[in-house]
Amino acid sequence: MEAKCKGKYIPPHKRGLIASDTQTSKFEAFINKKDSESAESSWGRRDRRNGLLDSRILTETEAFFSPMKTESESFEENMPIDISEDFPEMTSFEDCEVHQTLLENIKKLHYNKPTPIQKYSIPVSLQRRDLMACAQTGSGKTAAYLFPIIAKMLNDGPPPSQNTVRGAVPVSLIMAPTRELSIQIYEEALKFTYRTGIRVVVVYGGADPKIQSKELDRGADIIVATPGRLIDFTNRGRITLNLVKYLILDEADRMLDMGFEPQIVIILEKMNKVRETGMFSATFPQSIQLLAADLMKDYIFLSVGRVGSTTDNITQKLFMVDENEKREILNQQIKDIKGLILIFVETKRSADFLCEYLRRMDYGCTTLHGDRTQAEREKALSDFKHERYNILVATDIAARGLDIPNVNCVINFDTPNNIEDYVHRIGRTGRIGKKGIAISFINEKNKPVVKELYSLLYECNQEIPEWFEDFYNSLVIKKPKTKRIYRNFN
Ligand SMILES: Nc1ncnc2c1ncn2[C@@H]1O[C@H](COP(=O)(O)OP(=O)(O)OP(=O)(O)O)[C@@H](O)[C@H]1O
Repeated sequence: MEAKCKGKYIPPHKRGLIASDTQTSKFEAFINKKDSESAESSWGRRDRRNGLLDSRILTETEAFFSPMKTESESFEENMPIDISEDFPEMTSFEDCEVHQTLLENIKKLHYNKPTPIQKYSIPVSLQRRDLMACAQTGSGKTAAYLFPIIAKMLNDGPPPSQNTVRGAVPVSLIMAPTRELSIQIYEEALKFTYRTGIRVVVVYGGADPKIQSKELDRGADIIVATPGRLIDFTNRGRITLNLVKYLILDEADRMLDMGFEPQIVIILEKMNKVRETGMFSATFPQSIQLLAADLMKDYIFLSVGRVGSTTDNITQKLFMVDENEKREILNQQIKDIKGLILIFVETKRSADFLCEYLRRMDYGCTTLHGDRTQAEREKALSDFKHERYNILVATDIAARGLDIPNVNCVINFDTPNNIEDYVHRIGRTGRIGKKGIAISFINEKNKPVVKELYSLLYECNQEIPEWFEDFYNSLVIKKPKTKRIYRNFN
């Protein structure tokens, strides 16, 4: 078979050494044997499905495909890449010779070429290696894991029928920290699996478990889930995890931090040890990388850009604002901003108060936070996405992963004291090559984040206001030790 890989990436630490061809040939070895089958793969021809693709899902999915062309031409191409082993770079989706239906879906998505993270991570995953991948917000990490998982499932065909097992027996499991992100990943997965016969189901808290249970009964090959609801369903025997071959932790550093880690451990115990694991995030603190490494075998580490950094497409502005001046300054700042504005606050109560205030000032505004019902949360997000309101005031539940086109500005009304949260929050704008603005209100309360924020601004070539430079210096320049004066008390 003729090699389809156009180039071979050599990581910086291995440049100058003679490169071996083994990885390239391994990549070539991933050849789809069933590429003559078009719309319905063997996944669509299983028991109970009678070879018919689910017309309800097809219609639902068609509505998700956007008629708009994405701005794939404007990706930052020359990002520094760090990869722990040589792997061939993929220059186009067609390089992979995957199932024709998957390539057709990529076309329907208007993905003309892979983004940098996709170029490097897809070949690694197609070679069935575990992967810890870090790339900036809005750089296409979702497709970076969905594409190879679905390619491999189409290549392998469905597992033997599990008539003896009650409930759903998925082959792939994708976990995410918030309900809204799980829904978004589910909708993406529907597009990637369109007309393949692979069934995707999403389970998350706050929604009626009976409806989700009914969906599971119809079969679930890929499950997208938040951890709590997934554990409920596995405890009730509605989902069996021992056939999971492909596991993804999206926002992996969040999934493995103290809040979620105990639940992830419970879930992993229910799974077969022989599986491929992928972990993806824009931030990956080193302590969490160590924890993540324990859950993978012989994994590849890949980073596009510096781990935890942000894109230069976001203009980051800081304002020194006392607590009692915040509303006034906010009002001044948002007056002239066109497009959608996402405002982050610390607490659910302050989200409601601020939204009320903005409504009084005649802005179209809604809120997204944990005290709202799931139906209200989903409506708020949909109203914002469809520009029925152009301001969304949210807590950190909207900080990670949400891909909302046209968010022109993110405002940290209450700036977080954790640099990872800052990176994810501002990453709701400036996605996939678009420009965005991030405004952060800073005061004495933000001392804990000043040093890391300063480094981030510096590295992303952002303007650093003089007062922030002084703030930073006051924290890093050690005060001279006061000279001890020994008095003679005699
Ligand atoms: N190859 C591509 N060509 C064009 N658009 C793409 C491509 N890959 C992904 N996209 C689009 O880019 C946008 C951002 O992708 P995605 O949400 O996966 O980013 P992400 O890296 O996961 O971000 P975050 O870190 O915030 O979760 C989406 O709208 C997606 O459809």
